[in-house]
Amino acid sequence: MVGVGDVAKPRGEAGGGDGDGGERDSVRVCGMQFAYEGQPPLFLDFNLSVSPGSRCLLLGANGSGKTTLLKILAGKNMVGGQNVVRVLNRSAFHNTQLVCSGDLAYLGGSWSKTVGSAGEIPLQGDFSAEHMIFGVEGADPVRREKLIELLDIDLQWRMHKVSDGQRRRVQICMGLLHPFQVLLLDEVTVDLDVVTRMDFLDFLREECDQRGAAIVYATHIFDGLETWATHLVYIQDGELRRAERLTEVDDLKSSANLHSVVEAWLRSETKREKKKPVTTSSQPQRTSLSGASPFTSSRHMAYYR
Ligand SMILES: Nc1ncnc2c1ncn2[C@@H]1O[C@H](COP(=O)(O)OP(=O)(O)OP(=O)(O)O)[C@@H](O)[C@H]1O
Repeated sequence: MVGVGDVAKPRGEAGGGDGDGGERDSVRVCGMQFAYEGQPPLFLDFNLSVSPGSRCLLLGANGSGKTTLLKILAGKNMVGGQNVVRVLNRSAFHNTQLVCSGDLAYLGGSWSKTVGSAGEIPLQGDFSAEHMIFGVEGADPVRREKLIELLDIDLQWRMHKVSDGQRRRVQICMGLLHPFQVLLLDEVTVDLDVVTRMDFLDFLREECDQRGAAIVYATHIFDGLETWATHLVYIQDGELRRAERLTEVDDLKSSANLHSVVEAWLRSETKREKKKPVTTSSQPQRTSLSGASPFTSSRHMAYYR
């Protein structure tokens, strides 16, 4: 484990931060705690910093907290006070200008919008790709053309009649129209064909190298990422296990690729889980009715049979 566990207050440096000058970090999380309602904390004293120019892979098993972390960084949840989750030295939640200006961009798993009590609903409707893309105000026409060409978008596509991958390309194009300073990507390349994915990753690399933008990218697909990413952050059950430069990951030096390294990490997690004793008693325990599964047979359930 690097960057965590050996100091009183663990801190993940995923961007070559110098330990001071946190105001220069693109992303800075200090002592973050977060729990979903009615559940034990997913994050407890979580720390992370990402510096400008970094392309940081966010890795971990299903349910380890990647999406939750990205949504918190995107300012979708209020977590702690103004100083706990900082993006570009501003509070991710409180500073709405971050998103409105396009400095902070988030591209999530599904293209949806939040509608009052209905929660997240998928975007529907008969709109053309042109209507969607040109509807984004203030975009630089040169950048827009570049993205349309890069993502091979046909402006005549009707959004309710295109494939998942085509819809995703329009979503990505719209999300990147403004030159972001911090981009949060939650597995948005799954639907892209190989050529589009590689061109998209090249475009992102340029954005970091030329403008000093920072990217945090959660994914389970590692093809081509060994040479693309600069840093790696690995979380397990909401706990930061690794935050290091890719070139400093020892396991990568002796392994064929990132895929097999991450596979080994995930398998060792599973093994540890299996070793946990299930019960301290030698006798099988009876489940109390109050903690029973709703599918456990009971007299009340008889009414539904
Ligand atoms: N809206 C929610 N309400 C309650 N619990 C949630 C909610 N969303 C996620 N969780 C729980 O929080 C934990 C972390 O979920 P999260 O979606 O952040 O994981 P993840 O690492 O992104 O997983 P995956 O790789 O499958 O996308 C999981 O145990 C999940 O069940």
